[in-house]
Amino acid sequence: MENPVLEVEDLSISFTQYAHGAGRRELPVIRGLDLTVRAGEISAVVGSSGSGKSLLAHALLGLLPYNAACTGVMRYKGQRLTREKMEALRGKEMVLVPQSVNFLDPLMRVGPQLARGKREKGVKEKIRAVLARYGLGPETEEMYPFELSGGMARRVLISSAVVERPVLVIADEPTPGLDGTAAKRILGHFRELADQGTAVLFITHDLELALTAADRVAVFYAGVTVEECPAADFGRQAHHPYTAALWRAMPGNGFVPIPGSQPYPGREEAGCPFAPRCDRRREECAGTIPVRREGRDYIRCVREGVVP
Ligand SMILES: Nc1ncnc2c1ncn2[C@@H]1O[C@H](COP(=O)(O)OP(=O)(O)OP(=O)(O)O)[C@@H](O)[C@H]1O
Ligand code: NI
Repeated sequence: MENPVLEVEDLSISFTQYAHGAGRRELPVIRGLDLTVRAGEISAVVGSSGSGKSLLAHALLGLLPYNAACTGVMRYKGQRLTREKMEALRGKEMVLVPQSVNFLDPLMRVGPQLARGKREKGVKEKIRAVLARYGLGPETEEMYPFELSGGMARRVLISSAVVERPVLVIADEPTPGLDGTAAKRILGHFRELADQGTAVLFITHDLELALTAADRVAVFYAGVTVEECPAADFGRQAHHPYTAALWRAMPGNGFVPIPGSQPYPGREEAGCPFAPRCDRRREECAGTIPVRREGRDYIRCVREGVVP
C-alpha cells in the first residue's frame, strides 16, 4: 500500500511559561498523539473545546507560537516534516482551512486575496471556477471580507485553500455558524476533494458530523488520542469508554450527558485523563495506559474497550 499522506506518531506539545519570580514552567497540552491520513480519505479529529485540535493543525503547518515545544514524529508522504519542509509545503500542497474567518485579510478584496499575488495567465479563471464550485458568483471577487455573510466567508476560506489543488487539506472546524444543510454541503465538497485523491484532515467538536462525513475518526480527550477507528465501526465495535460516552450523548442514541468536565491542560499526573469521569475505571487507570492496536485502529485503555 502507498505511504499515508500524513502520519503523526507520539506527538506532544508543551508551552513554556514564564511566571513572575517563579521562573519557568512547562505546560503540557498534547501528549502521545497518533494519527494517519491517507490519500482519498477524510480523517476526522473529534474532541471538545480545549482538547488540542487546533494546536495539532498548527503544529502540522509549522505555525505554533515561539514558546511551544513539540516532540514526536510527523511524516508527510513517508518523509519527516521538518520546519523547512512545512514552509515549502504550506499554502501549496498542504493547506489550512482556519477555524476563524478572521484569517481573511480585512483590507483586501476576495479576488486578489485568492490570487496571492500571482498574475500569470489562467489564475483569474481558476479562482472564478473554484468560487463557482462553492456557490459564489464572480461578484464575490470584488467584495471585502466585511461584505460577506458568515456562510460566504466560510466558503471563501475553503475556496482559498483549494485553489492550488492541495495534497492535504487540514480543515479546522470549517462549519461553525452554518446550519445543518450548509454544513453538509461543505462536507460534501470535502468528499469531492477526497474522491479526487486529496487527503482531508477534518477537525471538529461534533462527533455526529464526523461520523456522517469521515472515513476514519480519531478521538481526542485532554490532548490525548484515546482512540482511532473507522467511522463505520461506530456503535458496533468496542470503543474507548470516552468514545462510548460521546456516542451515548448523541441525540439519536439516548442523549445521555457525560458527568464532570475535561481537565485543564498542564496536568502532570500519569494515567488516563478520562478516568475521573469513567464509569469503568479501575486501579490500573492511574498507571501507564497500554495502547491496544489492531491494524490501523487502536484504543488507549486498560481494558478491551466497551460496546456502547
Ligand atoms: N500559546 C499558548 N500558551 C499556552 N496554552 C495554550 C496556547 N495555545 C493554546 N493553549 C492551550 O492548549 C489547549 C488546546 O488548545 P486548542 O486551541 O488546540 O484547543 P481546541 O481543541 O482547538 O479547542 P476549540 O474547540 O475551542 O477550538 C487549550 O487548553 C489552550 O488553552
Ligand atoms: Ni480549535
